[in-house]
Amino acid sequence: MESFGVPPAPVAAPEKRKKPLDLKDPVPAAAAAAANGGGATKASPAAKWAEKKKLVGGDAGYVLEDVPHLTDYLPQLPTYPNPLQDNPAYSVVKQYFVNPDDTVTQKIVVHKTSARGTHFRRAGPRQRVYFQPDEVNAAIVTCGGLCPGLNTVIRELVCGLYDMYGVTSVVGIEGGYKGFYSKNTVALTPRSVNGIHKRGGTVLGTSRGGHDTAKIVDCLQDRGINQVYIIGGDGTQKGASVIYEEVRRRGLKCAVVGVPKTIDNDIAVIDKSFGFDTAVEEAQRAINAAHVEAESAENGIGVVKLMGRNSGFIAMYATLASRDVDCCLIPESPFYLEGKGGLLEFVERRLKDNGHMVIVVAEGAGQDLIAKSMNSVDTQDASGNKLLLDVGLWLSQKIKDHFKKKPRFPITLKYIDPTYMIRAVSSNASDNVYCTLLAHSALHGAMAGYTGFIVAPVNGRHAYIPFYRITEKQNKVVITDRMWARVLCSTNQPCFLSHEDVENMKHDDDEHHLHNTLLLDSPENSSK
Ligand SMILES: Nc1ncnc2c1ncn2[C@@H]1O[C@H](COP(=O)(O)OP(=O)(O)O)[C@@H](O)[C@H]1O
Ligand SMILES: O=P(O)(O)OC[C@H]1O[C@](O)(COP(=O)(O)O)[C@@H](O)[C@@H]1O
Ligand SMILES: [Mg+2]
Repeated sequence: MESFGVPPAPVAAPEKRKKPLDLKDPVPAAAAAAANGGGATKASPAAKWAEKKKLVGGDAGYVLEDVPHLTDYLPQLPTYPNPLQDNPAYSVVKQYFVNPDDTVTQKIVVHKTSARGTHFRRAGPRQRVYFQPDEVNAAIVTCGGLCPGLNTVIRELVCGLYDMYGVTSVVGIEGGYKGFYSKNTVALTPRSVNGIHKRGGTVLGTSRGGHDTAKIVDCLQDRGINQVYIIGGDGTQKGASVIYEEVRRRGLKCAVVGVPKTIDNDIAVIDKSFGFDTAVEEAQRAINAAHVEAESAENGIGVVKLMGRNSGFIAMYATLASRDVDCCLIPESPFYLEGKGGLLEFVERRLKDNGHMVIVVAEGAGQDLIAKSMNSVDTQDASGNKLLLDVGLWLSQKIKDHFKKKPRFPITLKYIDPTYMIRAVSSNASDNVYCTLLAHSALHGAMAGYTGFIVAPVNGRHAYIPFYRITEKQNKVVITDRMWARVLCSTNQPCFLSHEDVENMKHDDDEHHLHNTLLLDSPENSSK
């Protein structure tokens, strides 16, 4: 493996390779710290964090939150013309390469007086690359839970590297992070991956736990891997971030690239994660079944539990798409069962009015209520994620118990748990296209020497986003936004909040908004 043994340069060093035409100098760390919450001292985590940022300021509050480049710590790296310019498929493309100054804005709704705010580097092929085709040894790994589209991303990374850049050495790491140090690699060629996009799961296998940074980077070094594509969710990208730090500390020429995966759509900043659309579509089948069962019985109730550990996006979108749902419960919106305005009162009323009803519940909803009533012990999976109690079963039992006390009000309740069925399927057409673009954006970035980033669309344009931006917080449904109001409108369910709760939430959101404004972020991305 090529290692120049160059000691790491200060992270906030200005980009030596080229200077964007119309951008001012990097924002000093102190200013970044102020933007990061105001008044942070040097020793605070916010200041440390700010020092790591590669910020470039411009006019009218423009900030580019740039991603690292191999030349930040290996300044002497040679560059080469991009082989894409000789690719017949691209010969009719008007503009082959992305303009080096192109950036993607995070804030899309603006006013006359708005600051221009945070921007990310636009993804896409660059005029110069930092790898020769025969020099590349790429590795691909999938980590965390399954998600429709994993195989498509793998396929398109392999085919893109071969077909667009003439790379001929791509390996797969089997079984997630632990596969780096406990298994042999598997060779991936366009032939071996042809057709895998039609299958659910991941041909490479996946796992939770087992992240050992030193062992993983030893493996990269020993095997001479100089591009690593890490496909996974928030946990995986936290792991990818520390792999990048270690690669950089060791001065290795190895691009570390994250492709965000999460069926829960809980990754911040990005428009949407791949596989989410497929999961929502698949969830419709369960909701339809629940509706048919409920409609066909006297006081029929269908309860459907959908994935969503901390974020209720699948439940929210599946509810809006279906229109057959009478009540949608998500982790972000607390609810209660008994008494006036409670869920049981609502169920009774809806049954009296309509004769049947469908409840969609995200798996992370109501966990505090269940814990209170069950004396549960906190347990975690191998990655440290909290193991949830089964809200679907608990809720079904609570409803049954309630109506048992009312013999003149017989109900029929069917509980449907399609949990793994919505994520074990292959990706639908639009997710397949999305996965292809993600893979291409990822490999263009690596070939161009960028590292320490994830790739994803922001307001419809693919961008390179530094790891810290997506690992610092999760994307959640904001229940004070209009999207959740649309759900409440479509179901006519109670919002379960007192006037005081609503005021407090609005206040919290104002503070959140203020914080984001200081960060030059836009809160409107939070509940996409
Ligand atoms: N904070 C962390 N630092 C390093 N590795 C992590 C961290 N959190 C999770 N991981 C690793 O990332 C992988 C996937 O994490 P997990 O939370 O299971 O799924 P996901 O990436 O889908 O969120 C696991 O192998 C786990 O060990
Ligand atoms: O049973 P598993 O494999 O741990 O997966 C269950 C969890 O995976 C998820 O689908 C998503 O988790 P990740 O995105 O972290 O992989 C959760 O909604 C769900 O709780
Ligand atoms: Mg996760």
